[in-house]
Amino acid sequence: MARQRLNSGDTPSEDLPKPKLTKTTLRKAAKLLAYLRPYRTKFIVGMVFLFLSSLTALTFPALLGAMIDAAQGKVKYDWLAVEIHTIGAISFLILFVQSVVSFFRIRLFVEVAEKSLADIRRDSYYNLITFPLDFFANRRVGELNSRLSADLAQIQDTMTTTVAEMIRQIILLIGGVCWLFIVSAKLTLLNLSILPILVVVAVIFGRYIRKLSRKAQDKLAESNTVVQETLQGISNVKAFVNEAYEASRYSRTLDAVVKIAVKGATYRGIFASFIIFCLFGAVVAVIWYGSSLVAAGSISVGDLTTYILYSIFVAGSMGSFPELYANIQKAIGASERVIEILDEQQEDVGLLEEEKAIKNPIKGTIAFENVTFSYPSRREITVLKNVSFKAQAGEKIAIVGPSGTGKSTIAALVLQFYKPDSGRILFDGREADNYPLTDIRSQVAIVPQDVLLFGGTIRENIAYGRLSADADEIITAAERANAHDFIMDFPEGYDTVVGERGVKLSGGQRQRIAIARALLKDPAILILDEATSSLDSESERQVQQALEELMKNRTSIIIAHRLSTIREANQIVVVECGQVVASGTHEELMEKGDGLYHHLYRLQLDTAR
Ligand SMILES: Nc1ncnc2c1ncn2[C@@H]1O[C@H](COP(=O)(O)OP(=O)(O)OP(=O)(O)O)[C@@H](O)[C@H]1O
Repeated sequence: MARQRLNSGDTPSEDLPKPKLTKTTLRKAAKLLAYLRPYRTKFIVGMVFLFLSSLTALTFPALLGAMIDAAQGKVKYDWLAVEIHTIGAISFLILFVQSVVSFFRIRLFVEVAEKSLADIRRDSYYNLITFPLDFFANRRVGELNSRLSADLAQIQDTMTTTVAEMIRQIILLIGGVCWLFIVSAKLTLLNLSILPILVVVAVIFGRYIRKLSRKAQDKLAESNTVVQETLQGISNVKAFVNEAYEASRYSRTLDAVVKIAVKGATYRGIFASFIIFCLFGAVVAVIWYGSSLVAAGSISVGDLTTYILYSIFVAGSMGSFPELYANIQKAIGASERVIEILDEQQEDVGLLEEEKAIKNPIKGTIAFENVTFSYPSRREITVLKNVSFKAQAGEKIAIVGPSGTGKSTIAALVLQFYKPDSGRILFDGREADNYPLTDIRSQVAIVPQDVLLFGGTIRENIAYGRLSADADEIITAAERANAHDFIMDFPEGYDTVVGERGVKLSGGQRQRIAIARALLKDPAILILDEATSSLDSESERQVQQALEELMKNRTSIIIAHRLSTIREANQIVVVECGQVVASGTHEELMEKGDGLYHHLYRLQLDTAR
């Protein structure tokens, strides 16, 4: 029985896997129940209401039967008046109580489920953003996001509706069967005797039909592949004049689809007519046998009515179980996957603003000592081999080398996105591990190659560098970053919305926003990952000026692509295939004559000409 969903979630995807319910899967899913704890009082009250509403529902067949008996002057229950109107009024009163109770049941359950779900969502999100970068390297972000939302929607659906519905149906089933026995044991036994046959047939047929429809789907997918292949390689098909061959190949797969589908339809038809026969057969048999019992005076007309109504309850709840059970199975599979995310190892970063306060100020000396590193997702490739260099506080150090040699990896290691496999990274002579992660990241800023602006205002984007910055500080930072003038050229100034739904900024403008952001952060160590795409000369000049301003009074690590910008660097480290092959000032490196730096420098001069 498909019930209306009562929650805010997206439609859970139909094809979520349904794992077998075992002790382990159940135990894992039960972990999520801990999220109900803060709302347990409401949950328990909701449960009580659920019981009340189910129990009150169970009284109706009995009352209606009593009313019909009363019409014939018969007393059904000693405690109930014979008066029809009294019974009718009582029925309405109970109906009213049931409506009120149902309202509270739904209201409370949805509230509890939505609130605990929001907690699970929040925790999953908090966990996700505090996972080490490596976690994301192995997963596609879109997939992670959609999986999480489908899984959570399924859990939400189950928590708000399915569980309550299951409990309600179980009460109706047990209560209904008990009443059936009380009303007429003979009739009940007659009814129940066909149940095993029904269940066995349903299980066997159900399995077989499901298998057939899966097969039909596979075949259909096969035929789609034919279409796709042919269309992709249409020029080949034509060149070899193989249209007829492809047409018959497609036609053959289609025939197979039709054959299986028709076979499935035959079994489904047989199954449906069998069930219809059994259902109506049961109704006919009950009324037939019941009427003869009435004629013989063993039961009253009221009893027969009561009996029929309870049978409807019982049949209804039995019919609803398969879908409810499948939903619970899916939810348990979904909770397993959510638990995986909740249990995954996080980085040691606080989620409270106060935790960002710097406890160990860094002056800016940074050193790599024999750092060797491979990405956790690609252990077989050693990206950095024995890399060593040192920059004193306030110095400018440039890292140069061909593409793919590990320059950005050095930046990632400075930011502690990954840990070296061997060797040490030192800040002010102290090993990085001795600092809290937040302390290092709060004092290192990066101006990346591709500046990502968030969909918000320019003001918010600059303030991302230091959330507590006030309006004046933001403007000062923008002025120093040569960004103020172009920002003021927009009609809405700092409140201009950027990103997908706002104005699109040019590469140079985005970089200047990133520089303003870094200026606000005021880090001890700055990493500049120079953009590879060149800007026009005016834009270039503006960005360069802004960068000079940004580099003042701090250690700067410049990952340089244009060697002309780093001639003034205190030290240039030349990296090739993950190894430091030379280092020194521009003049020192040029003096060597035949080194990689010399070669790269000449190459750039030649292209510039
Ligand atoms: N997240 C990652 N997981 C696995 N391998 C990676 C990852 N990021 C980079 N690599 C690999 O590490 C090597 C060094 O990459 P890196 O980005 O550090 O080079 P680069 O010198 O900065 O290159 P470019 O100048 O083109 O930006 C490359 O072979 C790259 O394929």
